[in-house]
Amino acid sequence: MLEARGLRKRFGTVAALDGFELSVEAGEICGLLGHNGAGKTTFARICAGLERPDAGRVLLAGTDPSSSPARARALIGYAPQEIALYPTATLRENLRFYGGLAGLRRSTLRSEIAAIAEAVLLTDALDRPVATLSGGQQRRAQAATVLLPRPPILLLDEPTVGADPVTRQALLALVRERAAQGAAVCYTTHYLPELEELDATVAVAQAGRIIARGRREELLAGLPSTVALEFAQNEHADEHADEHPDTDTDADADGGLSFVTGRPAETLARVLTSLGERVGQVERIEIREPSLDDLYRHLTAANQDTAIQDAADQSTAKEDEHVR
Ligand SMILES: Nc1ncnc2c1ncn2[C@@H]1O[C@H](COP(=O)(O)OP(=O)(O)OP(=O)(O)O)[C@@H](O)[C@H]1O
Repeated sequence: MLEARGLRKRFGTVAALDGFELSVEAGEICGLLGHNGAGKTTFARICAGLERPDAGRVLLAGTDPSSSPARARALIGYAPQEIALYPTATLRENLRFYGGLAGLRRSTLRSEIAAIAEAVLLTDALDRPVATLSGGQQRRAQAATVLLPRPPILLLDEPTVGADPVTRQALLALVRERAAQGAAVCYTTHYLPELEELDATVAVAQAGRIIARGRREELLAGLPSTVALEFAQNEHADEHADEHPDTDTDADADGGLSFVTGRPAETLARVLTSLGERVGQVERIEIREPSLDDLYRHLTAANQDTAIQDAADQSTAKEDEHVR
């Protein structure tokens, strides 16, 4: 439904996109992760027809937004980070305006506006000027304008920033519902637990390209677990860490001792055996499965060297350009 192939985009000497590839199927929620500056917004803006790529192309259900912007606009709902609503108009007026632009019929507009306002918990705010809504309410209002016409492709850039837990849940439920109805959703977030709640697949962007893509469980499968012990006294943790110099061990300042291991059951058995009678010094034992946070840290650290090399190459290219 949404397909990006070989996208490249430069701003001066900065390569915002550098061979960016991503496909999102109908009914799929793809969580797009990446450090600040990884190229996520540039990708979204190209999909929404707000930027043109220097190379490569995007297809939205077969339509290229660079060559058919009007057709592409009808296929995509893009909620950027910055609020794009009329501040002096009421939320209802904003929804009417955006619904009308998207071609919603007057007969259905009224009921659709009521339904979307209820879904984002803003029914009571419908007749207030948008400028009087809180920051979190404005973000939800913006999401409502994008979701109102039910576009088959949704690009949502951190829509839950500033939302309290209840409204966050309401927004996530709405996104899940739209995907269940067949929308392809690309969902940018820095808050990884949301991707579990959305049952999203994952794409990790770094330095203008996708460095990992797949289902969460596939991506997590290759990562080690952590066997974590909590000792009542620091020195016991340190002493025990010294007994395992060959393992990936970390003792913290609060009596915590962790072992990063691909075989957690074996590691735990070995640690308990070596503790022997001193096991009474341990207050808590836990085996932690790898999380999306671990995956993200692992991938971005592994690609750090490449990114540093790329930055060095860009800087050399800039110097060469200068010399010429
Ligand atoms: N209009 C522009 N002019 C100059 N540089 C730009 C422009 N737009 C983006 N960039 C640069 O391109 C790179 C990618 O930016 P982009 O906004 O796509 O990243 P991002 O992944 O969305 O970051 P964030 O998580 O902070 O939103 C950054 O180095 C940014 O400074």
